[in-house]
Amino acid sequence: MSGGDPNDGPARSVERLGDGAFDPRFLAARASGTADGWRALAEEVAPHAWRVPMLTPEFATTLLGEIDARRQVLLDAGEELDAPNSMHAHGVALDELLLEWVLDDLLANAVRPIARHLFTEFAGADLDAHHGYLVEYAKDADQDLGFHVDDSEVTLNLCLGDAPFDGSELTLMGLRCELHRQTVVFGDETIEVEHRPGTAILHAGAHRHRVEPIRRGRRRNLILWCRASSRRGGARTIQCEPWCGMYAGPQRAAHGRPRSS
Ligand SMILES: O=C(O)CCC(=O)C(=O)O
Ligand SMILES: [Fe+2]
Repeated sequence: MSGGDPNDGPARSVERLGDGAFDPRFLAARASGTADGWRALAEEVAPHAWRVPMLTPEFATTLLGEIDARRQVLLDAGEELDAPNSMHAHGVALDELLLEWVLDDLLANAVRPIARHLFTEFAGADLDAHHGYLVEYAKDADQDLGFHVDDSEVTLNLCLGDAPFDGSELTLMGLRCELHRQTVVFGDETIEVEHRPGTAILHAGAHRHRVEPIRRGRRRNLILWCRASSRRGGARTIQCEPWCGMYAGPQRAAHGRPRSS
């Protein structure tokens, strides 16, 4: 790194994600270690998409402060920070801020304990890699986000809050396998989910989604694309999966539909 080192900044408020960072209901579900424990806490907003209280709002604010302070160290040193990916003009990748360990911690202690029970079709127990970044929606930041799928098996979309906001809902638009990404969105597949500070939406990366325009305030979320190396690399046959909304095979999922109807 040519200029500043974010580890040298004034902010050292986040040392590790101890139990105090998590919502007590989340800790209780995690202690249960069962699918039923998670299902009692999480709300199934769409097939393979769950909303779950995760962090205390206080810790969410602390984490935002840490991110801001580290980013400021780099900006003060004259460094230019790239947008976290091609979809976002604003926001920042957390590895640039040397906060990779926060993402490791979230994957191991927050995402995998749920995903091993609620995302079995998406290698939930095997999630072992990630790409994580902060997104920012406001009048002077990103306004919305277009229709896409994530390069992940499971995505953690964790609202850290900021100024009270209206709009900027996450709209889920149906699960699709790689063969059927661009197919029709059925009427009952469009599901708008509100973000709440401290609360996470966990969804299969194959869920098509977009973000509605922000109408007021500022929303900042931590996005963690969680991947399983067991599902990547090597020769793969791309085929339709039972969870795909276009699946027409014998074990069609409850939400799947025959291709011709
Ligand atoms: O901001 C959101 O709620 C979604 C962001 C998103 O879909 C992404 O970064 O892949
Ligand atoms: Fe996304």
